[in-house]
Amino acid sequence: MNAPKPGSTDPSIIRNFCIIAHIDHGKSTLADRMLQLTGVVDERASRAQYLDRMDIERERGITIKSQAVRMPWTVPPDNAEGAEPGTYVLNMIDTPGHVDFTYEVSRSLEACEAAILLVDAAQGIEAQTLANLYLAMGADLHIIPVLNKIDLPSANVEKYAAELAGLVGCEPEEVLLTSAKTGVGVEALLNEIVKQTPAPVGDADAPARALIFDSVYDTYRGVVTYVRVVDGKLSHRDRIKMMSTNAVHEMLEVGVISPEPVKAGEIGVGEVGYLITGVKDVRQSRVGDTVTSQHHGATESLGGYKHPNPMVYAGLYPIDGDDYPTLRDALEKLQLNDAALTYEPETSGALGFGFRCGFLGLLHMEITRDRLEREFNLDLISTAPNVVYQVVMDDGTEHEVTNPSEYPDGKVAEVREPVVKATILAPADFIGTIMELCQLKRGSLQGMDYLSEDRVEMRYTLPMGEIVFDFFDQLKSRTKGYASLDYERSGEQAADLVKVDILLQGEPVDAFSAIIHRDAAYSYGVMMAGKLKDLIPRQQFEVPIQAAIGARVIARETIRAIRKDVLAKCYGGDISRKRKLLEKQKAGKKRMKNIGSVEVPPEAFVAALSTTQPAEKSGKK
Ligand SMILES: Nc1nc2c(ncn2[C@@H]2O[C@H](COP(=O)(O)OP(=O)(O)OP(=O)(O)O)[C@@H](O)[C@H]2O)c(=O)[nH]1
Repeated sequence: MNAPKPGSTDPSIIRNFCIIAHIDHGKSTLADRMLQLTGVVDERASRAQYLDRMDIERERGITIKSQAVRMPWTVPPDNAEGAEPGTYVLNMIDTPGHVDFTYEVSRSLEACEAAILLVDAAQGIEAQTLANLYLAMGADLHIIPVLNKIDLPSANVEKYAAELAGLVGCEPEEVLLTSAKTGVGVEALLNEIVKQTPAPVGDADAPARALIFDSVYDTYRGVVTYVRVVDGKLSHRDRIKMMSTNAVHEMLEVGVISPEPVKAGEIGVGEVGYLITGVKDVRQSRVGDTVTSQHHGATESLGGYKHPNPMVYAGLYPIDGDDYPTLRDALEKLQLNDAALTYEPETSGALGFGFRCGFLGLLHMEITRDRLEREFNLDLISTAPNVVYQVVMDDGTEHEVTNPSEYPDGKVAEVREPVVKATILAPADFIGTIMELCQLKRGSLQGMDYLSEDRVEMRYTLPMGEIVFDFFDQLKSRTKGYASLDYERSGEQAADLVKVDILLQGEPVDAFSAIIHRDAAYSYGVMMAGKLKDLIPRQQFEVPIQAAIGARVIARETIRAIRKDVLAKCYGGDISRKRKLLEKQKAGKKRMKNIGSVEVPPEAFVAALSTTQPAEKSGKK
């Protein structure tokens, strides 16, 4: 196939598209199939899921980082789809499908003109199908509805084609049918993409403007920045400027990915490619920023740039204190590739030296922890995740609390917590149990619609702090796995929140403190005190475990002392001698109780904290 060259490609033959889908509906498989059909990778060389590069992505079967591939495609003269015959350049932009990475999804959508909305023919529309569709419609993309997995015996093409058509606003016959696994319908889909996707428009003579939709750190090449050129062209001779910071960088290489990097002299209007500059970490080349040339550069950026703010915080501590320097280096390395990850040193009386880390969400947190443990061979313990609270004091001062230990002392006037707008899709049979769960989690119902006669969409606002624990797991188990969830940040609300401390021997143990709704404080206290009672070995003296809100104790357990048999050696003997020995023992214990410190084995911390954490898979939505 004679592929048009980057830099001199006529925009009228370029088609930029992405695939959006609910998790596991087959996006990566379809992308692989397209790479094969367009000859970009041959069948032998193609390993499963070419685009998911990181091992964790492949293992968990999810897409974290987006990638873009340039594929030549020739529409034959006799195609049934009615597409104009000829050779085209298709740029497929792979978007991450998870709620934690919504911002990355929305930026990669903006690099496209069309989105393939892929739905599993055996499952139908799910929460992320909707969330992604709304994002794509918000970005003004043309939507191409596709039902995938039509080879499955359980596929219900007629039902779900109607559902999808109803959602997108087309006729059921216009919904394309594919099996990414067997390849059926994929050629026709490629022709349809050519036919339906609008060609990019831009001003070739204007100063260069390109949108950064991804930025990846590569050990050998430094930061590789993926861009979509909107106006002008970017050439390897340029010095480029990041418009949000005005920072200027040397351009070392420009090219396109097909599917390995191919150098090009330049890339022009509508093209999608990569830049390699002298930039050392991805924070200098941020997703959403506009790139222009230093000389005669554009004055107006493409707009919409947002700084990624962490939403969930947790402390990460090495189980072996000697690993602290390794953990610090590892976080520094990960940050090169993850502009959203933040960390700062933190010390805990209970856990020693560690870091307070900020994440975009729970999945982001799990992935980061996983990578730290796997790639850097670390054994870590993480404290329970929490969201960011605003605490307003009586005197009007305001504190941002990302860690229960920072919760200010003194009289609190108001505590505000972040809330999310959640969309839950489930079979109608489960409405009752979902409502019950949401109520338990302090949610308020905003609306409910039937997508078909047996499937409902429920919209709730929920406190984010309630979602980060085990909401998704509970939702899944209550609905036998049928419900799907998506949510987005939506402001703050005042709530009756308190800080619950767990005290051992009257001393608070920072790792177990939590900020929690007053109604749930008691059960949290009872649960933690009970758990610690089982986990902490008995000491020579009695150890009280208390849960307290400020000075008020709300729950208590006691670890009984080990009673040494001081009378063992006192055969027979008279009663007063025995009493004397027991009195002595009692006095000794009293002294110990005052001065003795409780030895909490690290395993007890690990066990107590790990069970307050969300289960492994909770990020998979
Ligand atoms: N039978 C059948 N299975 C398919 C088809 N397409 C994908 N699958 C399977 O569905 C599962 C999920 O596919 P993926 O391509 O990983 O899904 P995805 O949407 O990319 O998932 P994320 O990357 O996590 O968003 C895999 O086990 C695929 O083999 C299909 O057309 N037919």
